[in-house]
Amino acid sequence: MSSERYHDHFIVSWDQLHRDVRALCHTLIGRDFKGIIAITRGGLIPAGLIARELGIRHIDTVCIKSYHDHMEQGGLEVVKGVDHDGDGWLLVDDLVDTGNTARAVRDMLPKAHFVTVYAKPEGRPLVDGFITEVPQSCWIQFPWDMGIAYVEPISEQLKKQESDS
Ligand SMILES: O=P(O)(O)OC[C@H]1O[C@H](OP(=O)(O)OP(=O)(O)O)[C@H](O)[C@@H]1O
Ligand code: HPA
Ligand SMILES: [Mg+2]
Repeated sequence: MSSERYHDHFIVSWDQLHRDVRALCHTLIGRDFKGIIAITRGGLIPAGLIARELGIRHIDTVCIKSYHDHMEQGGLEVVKGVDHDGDGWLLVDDLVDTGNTARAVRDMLPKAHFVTVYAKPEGRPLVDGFITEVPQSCWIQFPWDMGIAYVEPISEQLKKQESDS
């Protein structure tokens, strides 16, 4: 892990993500949203799944970039905004961590209902809803950033360790 802030990984599989998004949708059902605004890029995946569950066809984006080098956050760069205050809209991101992204987007869309799938303690007060809280010291590893890889049997790993020492 490259950043000092993160000491552990919180691994999220596609199945787990799908279950968590569906659980989030249960908290949103019955509300009448004009549409969804996904915060790119991480918000696009939950936004698509939420749109399917809630029967929403209108999806817009706020395009923003903050983590320039994997776990290192740089200055926020808004690539595309929207021309309203978010009233009646559902704003979606994959997670809130330090809350820097959420603060910037909340300033742009103060009236939107803002949800994330995962929330860390520092960012949690900035969202109206989320499903799973993750410790601040954990880096959430999303399925789109991972691949399936071969893992050697433990006995073989031990043999290699013994021959190296
Ligand atoms: O609460 P914060 O500390 O601001 O971090 C949360 C934001 O960081 C990630 O986005 P990132 O800027 O890495 O871009 P991406 O969505 O394109 O991966 C994540 O998708 C959130 O939008
Ligand atoms: O824990 C995280 N995982 C993935 N992307 C992120 N962007 C900010 N924090 C995280
Ligand atoms: Mg993002």
